Amino acid sequence: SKRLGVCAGEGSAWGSARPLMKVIEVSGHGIPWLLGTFYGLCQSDSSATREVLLNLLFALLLDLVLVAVVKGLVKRRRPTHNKMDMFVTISVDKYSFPSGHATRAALVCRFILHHLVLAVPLRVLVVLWALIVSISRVMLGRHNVTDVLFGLLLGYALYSVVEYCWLSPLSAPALFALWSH
Ligand SMILES: CC(C)=CCC/C(C)=C/CC/C(C)=C/COP(=O)(O)O
Repeated sequence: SKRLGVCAGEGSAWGSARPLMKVIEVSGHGIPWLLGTFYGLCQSDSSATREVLLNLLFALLLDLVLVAVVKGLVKRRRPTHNKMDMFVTISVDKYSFPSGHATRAALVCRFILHHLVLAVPLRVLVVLWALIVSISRVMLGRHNVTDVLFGLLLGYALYSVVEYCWLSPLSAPALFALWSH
């Protein structure tokens, strides 16, 4: 993992690519996804869109909690070559197992592919984005390879849980009443 951390610092082998890697990092961060989903929810005027966005919000929150619990239990420190200059973190983010970005990337990727009708090139782009976000975690020196692989597995599995617990106006009428206008 240390050898793959080619963007871990400005002086690293691919240090000039570090700013780009950090943009990719923000694209997989929890805050833009949570705020974007919440904004979409407030703006949506169709009940079908609201149902999908409410479930995405639920999935993102579940993911944050699950990753925080696992990080807190495993307590694996981030690689020593990581510079702790990440965009907004919470206390457990000093730990690295599993990668929250990889978990979210896999979860969101499955969610989008399942619930959005997209042309094939866009579907490919979504998968590529999830892979690039995951690979960039190791390149930035934020994670070991195993943190990212487990994160991807966890996010993939978490999507199945979200599908199983799918919130609908029938199963959670009070929640949907909050958002109907
Ligand atoms: C509602 C609430 C508590 C939002 C917090 C959003 C937040 C600060 C998420 C942390 C995202 C983050 C930095 C994850 C760490 O990702 P790794 O891939 O480095 O594990």
